[in-house]
Amino acid sequence: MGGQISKLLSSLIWAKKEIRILILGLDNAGKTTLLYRLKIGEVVTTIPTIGFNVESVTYGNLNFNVWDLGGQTSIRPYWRCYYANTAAVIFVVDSTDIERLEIAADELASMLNEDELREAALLVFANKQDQPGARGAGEISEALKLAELRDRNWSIVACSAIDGKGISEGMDWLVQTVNSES
Ligand SMILES: Nc1nc2c(ncn2[C@@H]2O[C@H](COP(=O)(O)OP(=O)(O)OP(=O)(O)O)[C@@H](O)[C@H]2O)c(=O)[nH]1
Ligand SMILES: [Mg+2]
Repeated sequence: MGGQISKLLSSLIWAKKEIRILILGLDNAGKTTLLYRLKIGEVVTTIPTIGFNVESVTYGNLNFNVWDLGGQTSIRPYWRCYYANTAAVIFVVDSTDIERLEIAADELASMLNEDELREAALLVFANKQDQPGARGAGEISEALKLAELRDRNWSIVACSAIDGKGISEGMDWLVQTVNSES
């Protein structure tokens, strides 16, 4: 009886456990579009994010607190204020923005250097695959030097936050990874 009650209590606590996810990436990558596709399953009209949006999102058996931070150059220094207790980072890349891939790579590298994100899993979304000229996941992975990452649980998935392709593949990986780490 006692055992059953404690089982019930722990499953209630488990159900309520919020897991912190950050969506990061350069401005115009599609972070806010992704957040609201996850939240309401629809494409919303966005304006550049000054500050952040935060939503609770249930995916699989997990309740995520998903933080979408503004990606403009002047706002990026504030990303670090949100790193504590982050289970995973979703790094969104505009796969058509070839000129800025190097900047995206530098921002990703300096973010992953931060001690507070040492344990965080990394999901890269190679976004905007619906656009002609979008580079594939292989090329984006190479530009971001993902193969060189050490001691990091990471994955890259090609997607479109507009038509939804690839999103569930990436999120399924995230849920599985966060479940296995907790
Ligand atoms: N074609 C296409 N456009 C996209 C996709 N995802 C986002 N966009 C568009 O890209 C533009 C920027 O999207 P946002 O979601 O506002 O970008 P963001 O990363 O939040 O930008 P900041 O808030 O400035 O950091 C908008 O016009 C979106 O409609 C996609 O998968 N395909
Ligand atoms: Mg935004």
